[in-house]
Amino acid sequence: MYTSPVRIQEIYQVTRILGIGSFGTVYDAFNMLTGAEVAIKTEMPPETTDSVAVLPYEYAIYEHLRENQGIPRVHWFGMYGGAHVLVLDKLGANLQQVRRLCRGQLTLKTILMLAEQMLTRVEFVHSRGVILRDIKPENFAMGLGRHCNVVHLFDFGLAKLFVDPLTEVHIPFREGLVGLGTPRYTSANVHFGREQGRRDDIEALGFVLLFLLHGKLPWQGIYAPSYEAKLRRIGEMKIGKAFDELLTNSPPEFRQYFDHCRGLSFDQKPDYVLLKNIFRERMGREGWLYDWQFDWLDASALEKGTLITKEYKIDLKFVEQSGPDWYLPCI
Ligand SMILES: Nc1ncnc2c1ncn2[C@@H]1O[C@H](COP(=O)(O)OP(=O)(O)OP(=O)(O)O)[C@@H](O)[C@H]1O
Repeated sequence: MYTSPVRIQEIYQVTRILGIGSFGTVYDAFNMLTGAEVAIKTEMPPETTDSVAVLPYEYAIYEHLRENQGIPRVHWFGMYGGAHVLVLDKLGANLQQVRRLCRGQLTLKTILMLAEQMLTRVEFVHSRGVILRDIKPENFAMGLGRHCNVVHLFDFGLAKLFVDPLTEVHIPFREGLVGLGTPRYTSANVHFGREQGRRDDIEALGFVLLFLLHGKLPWQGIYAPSYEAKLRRIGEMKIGKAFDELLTNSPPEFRQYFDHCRGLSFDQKPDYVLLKNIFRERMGREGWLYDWQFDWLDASALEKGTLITKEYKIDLKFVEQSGPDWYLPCI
């Protein structure tokens, strides 16, 4: 069924759906006064659904993390048409999409450049007393326009304060918890019901980088009789032979990276500089520069043929409706 585009707060003109998340719909829109492109995340209030409202919480996290490069800015938050609405900077393709665009193959140089920026983002979020608990390629996206070389971190629906802002005391270690996050990338601790800390975000980031490098992780597509059994099995693989083989088949820097993650105690701060230096040294040895020329920005890579994901396909219906001379400059 066709639903006509709507306007929010009379200023934001919605143009299409960008994505449907677990808590609501995200729309593509622009500010009619400034032309600024925005993404509008909506969520119905809890009285109309069974779930607890997450968007006001996510908004609070965005405010807590505001004014930092690589975190989308909030343009507006409030209620509109009975729904919670969060208006954010619009981002470009996420890392899962750019990976597909490059036919699933990213060079080590691109992975190392991504690692630098991704570690910086996670370090910043941690410096504000927040852990993410949902590190995955879909939650990192490239910026648009002059920010197209900047990796952004977004979607803070599962983020949590790990220190009390008043007392600065770290949350206590607990066990027997239901694991949160995406099982493909979460740290092994999550599979064994352990409370997450900074070390678990860092470990998950390591799995994301290995996924981007290899295009697959060993625990993808395994069989287990139940969901719980599968989670346990993946956890065992993440600390067992499968993990060791994964590191053996990866650049040696990843073993150093995981040695650091796995050596951290629950409330210990990761050594972000040490982690970045592991990757920087490899860049240096290879003679590669941090020029932010990622694989998908390199025109020669396009010769291999790209796989544009559906979000980037133009609906021909609109092009045809525009008439044959829609692209001609006005004379
Ligand atoms: N600022 C943004 N710019 C561009 N696209 C966005 C933006 N925010 C969200 N999206 C798109 O909307 C989708 C869903 O958004 P988001 O991940 O924030 O919602 P969610 O309900 O938390 O989803 P999930 O359950 O997948 O984690 C994303 O995959 C992305 O494609």
